[in-house]
Amino acid sequence: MAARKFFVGGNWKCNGTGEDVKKIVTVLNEAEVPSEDVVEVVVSPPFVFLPQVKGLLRPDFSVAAQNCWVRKGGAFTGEISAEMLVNLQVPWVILGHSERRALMGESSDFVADKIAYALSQGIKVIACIGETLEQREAGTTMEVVAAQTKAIAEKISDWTNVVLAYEPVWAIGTGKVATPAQAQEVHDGLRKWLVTNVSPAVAESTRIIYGGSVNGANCKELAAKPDVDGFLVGGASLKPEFVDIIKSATVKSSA
Ligand SMILES: O=C(CO)COP(=O)(O)O
Repeated sequence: MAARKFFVGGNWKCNGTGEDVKKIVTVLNEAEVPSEDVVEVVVSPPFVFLPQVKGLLRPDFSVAAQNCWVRKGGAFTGEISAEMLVNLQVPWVILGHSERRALMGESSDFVADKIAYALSQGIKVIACIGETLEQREAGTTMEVVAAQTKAIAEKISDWTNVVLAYEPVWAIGTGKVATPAQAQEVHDGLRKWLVTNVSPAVAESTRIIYGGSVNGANCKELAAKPDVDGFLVGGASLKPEFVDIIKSATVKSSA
């Protein structure tokens, strides 16, 4: 079975100006990174900068939106539809980010509906899941991420265009990164869940990436874990160290 290609996503969240965007893209465009055969790089600027970034960015990197509407566009003020992303040739979308789950009240069912709709339109999805600190301390981490994954599995039949991003809420933007062992434990649990509840082939081929305070200093140790197939990076994706995170893919290719 084909090895899972390392995946590095940069989630810029609600940050930046047109000037910042130019600076970040310049750094990325000038960086020497492993080839497309070794690592897939996707950056996710705010919607308003998507055309600009897409136009400026090197051709071996691609772009993702940070959200999209749950079904066909129409009278939904303030929303962006999957059809619009298709129209602008935006190949990826991040869905189910914990900030949207927590702040916008997006339930696992709603997230799963969005994922199913985006996939139906031909958009690839970075699907985010993860437990809160309370849930981890209560020992329910696997139950929580399994339930979030189950909601998705009930609504999709083809996982080819899905990357699963495990992002423990307590690690996001806190500087408190999961240890490589903690990440590996959950990724391994998720892969086993996929074996049992979806199929061994999907479990083997689906990339499970880690997000939460990943930076240039901690990425290599995390990348060395067998079930960590890449990263979804927040704060550090706005800085030059994002290039070091992309380069951590070589930990896998030289393994
Ligand atoms: O939420 C994240 C990526 O989607 C992670 O954010 P930080 O890397 O800033 O912790």
